Amino acid sequence: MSRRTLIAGNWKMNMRCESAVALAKGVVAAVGSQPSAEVVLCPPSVYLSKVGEAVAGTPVELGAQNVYAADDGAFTGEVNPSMLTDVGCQFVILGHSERRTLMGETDADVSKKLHAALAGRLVPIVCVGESLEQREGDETEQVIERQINGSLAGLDDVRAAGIVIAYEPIWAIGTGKVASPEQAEEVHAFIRQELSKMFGKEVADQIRIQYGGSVKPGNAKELLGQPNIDGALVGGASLTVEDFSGIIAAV
Ligand SMILES: O=C(CO)COP(=O)(O)O
Repeated sequence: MSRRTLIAGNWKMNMRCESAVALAKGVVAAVGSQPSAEVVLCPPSVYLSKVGEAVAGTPVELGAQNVYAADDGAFTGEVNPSMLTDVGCQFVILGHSERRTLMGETDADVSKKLHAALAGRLVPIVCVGESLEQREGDETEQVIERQINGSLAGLDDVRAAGIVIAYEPIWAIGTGKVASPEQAEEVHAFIRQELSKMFGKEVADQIRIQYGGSVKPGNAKELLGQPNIDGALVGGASLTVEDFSGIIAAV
């Protein structure tokens, strides 16, 4: 089963209009017309339109960092799937640990967003991952199992094949402490086993599982070389053309 490597840049709450467009153009130029991987940029929502214009007609794709699960209406401050596709998004990150911890997003919220995203023809990137305390308490598999089951509740096999999972151990996010390739692969294999239980092996084998947490040009090759690591969700190192294209070049 060959799964195309997916490298996504999660810019989080960084950049301004001019620097966002410059970064997007720089990535477009660096990856060229036949990138070694599928490449997605996820800028803050206010810059989606501008970055979308910068990548239009190129192999670089656009993703959002969050979405609200409702049709148009009285939801002050929110953005729905139809608005995201309207500005050119193909992907949306869901349930990032920063949203789970800082904004109190639950697995049930993520599941609602997942169904709304799929109905709106967006590819969801569903984030899961344990805290340091949970890892040290030997609860990693339990936590991941709960997040996978809760976040993907009600998903059918056909739609499941098209989603993306991102394994992001919280202790490795923005800390410079990357999971070793073996540590990451162990959890990725466990996630695929869980997906297999839910959707069958054939579907589970099609689902891409990205790793996220201090991915840099220097550690990307080893991580991406693991059998169940199908890409990277990159934070800090996606903010410069040099680092981000260095990670893509490692594919
Ligand atoms: O949270 C992340 C991507 O979503 C990872 O962030 P860093 O690459 O900065 O550790």
